[in-house]
Amino acid sequence: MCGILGLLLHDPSIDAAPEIAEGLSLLQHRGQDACGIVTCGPKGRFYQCKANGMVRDIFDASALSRLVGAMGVGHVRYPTAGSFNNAEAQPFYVNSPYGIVFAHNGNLINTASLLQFLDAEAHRHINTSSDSELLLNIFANNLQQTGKFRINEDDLFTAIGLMMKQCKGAYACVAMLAGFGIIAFRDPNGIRPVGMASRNAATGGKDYIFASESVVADASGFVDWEDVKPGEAIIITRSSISRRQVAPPATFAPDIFEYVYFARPDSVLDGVSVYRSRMAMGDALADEVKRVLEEHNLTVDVVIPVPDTSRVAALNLAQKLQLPYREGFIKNRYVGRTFIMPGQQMRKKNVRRKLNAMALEFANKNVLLVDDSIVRGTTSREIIQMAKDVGAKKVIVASCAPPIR
Ligand SMILES: O=P(O)(O)OC[C@H]1O[C@H](OP(=O)(O)OP(=O)(O)O)[C@H](O)[C@@H]1O
Ligand SMILES: NC(=O)CC[C@H](N)C(=O)O
Ligand SMILES: [Mg+2]
Repeated sequence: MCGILGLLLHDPSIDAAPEIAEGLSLLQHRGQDACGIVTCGPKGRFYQCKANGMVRDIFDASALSRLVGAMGVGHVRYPTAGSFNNAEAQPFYVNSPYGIVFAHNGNLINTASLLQFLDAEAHRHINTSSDSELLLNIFANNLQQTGKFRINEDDLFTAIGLMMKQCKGAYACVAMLAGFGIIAFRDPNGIRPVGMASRNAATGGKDYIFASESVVADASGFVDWEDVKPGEAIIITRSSISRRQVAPPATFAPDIFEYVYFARPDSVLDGVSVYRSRMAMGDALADEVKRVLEEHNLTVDVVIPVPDTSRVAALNLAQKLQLPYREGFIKNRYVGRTFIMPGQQMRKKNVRRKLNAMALEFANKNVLLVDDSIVRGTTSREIIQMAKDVGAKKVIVASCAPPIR
């Protein structure tokens, strides 16, 4: 899932870009394919840099020095719609009306009808196959309908509320209006996360941040983290904060996979610690493992996690079952997350590059491998073979995420 970020610094003489890049690197686990930053400088002019690649590769000192302005929006992308083309790297920009920059985390499900509407009725040109570009253009079209030379918060809330009626699916977004401010909103079901925090600026006044996960706020000294509510929009300008419930309450349906895998363990999403939720998953899995082992008359000598994400749950499981816990797979820290890599070949190759089995911890043992999830089965297939190759007597795999029926 992508990572989104918005920053507005109180002191207009400080550039926001270095801190946005820092924040994006803390969200890198949410998207490794592309990243981008757009800032807004004097006279409402936007400065943009986006490309395929990791944050540390795209945002070197020279790229950052060209991003002028005390407010901006950033994005790290894990493509879930459209293509891997760098034209679909975010944030997206439209010049009309007012100049809007937009970063989206989520997936729309009614893209065909939105595209038809934008083409046939709104006459807006869509240049990529990204659903995020559709969302932005629906928002822009709604704002255009005001016909005003200058808009205010009320107009923005109305446009976002209408957009929430038109667009179906998951969307947590951060937007920026040229010379105006930054905006965050979240779909009425709260499927994807986004929150807000503030800190006292050195020159008085406050700096504000929007981010997918609270870890970004923690790391840069922001406090009072709060989640944007499902169906809520928040607008922050240089002089005010306004917030409004723009869509009627719907069933709260946050994506469980954020807790299982996507989010960093040190983040707190919608008041629930990701770390603690993974501990609880380990506890629950321990009960199930105990039941299955008894049912099949099996014994386990050692619990081995599949790094990285499953380690928290695996440790709790081992403690609860009073079994030894060993880090039998060592992870190459320079290889990223395989599940969000593009293409099956690349994912398969990288599981082997990423994990190495220590024979000493596997040989002649009944091993219980614990993973947070089995999605395509790429990881489990490889690691079972790796465990066998180094002499495991029996390999049992347990996954925290139950089967989807
Ligand atoms: O069944 P699959 O399609 O292989 O997907 C599931 C696996 O992918 C993820 O790991 P990943 O390597 O992406 O990241 P991690 O290091 O955070 O565990 C997840 O933690 C599982 O291990
Ligand atoms: N992971 C995401 O949130 C992706 C956002 C958007 N659907 C894209 O593919 O760019
Ligand atoms: Mg994993």
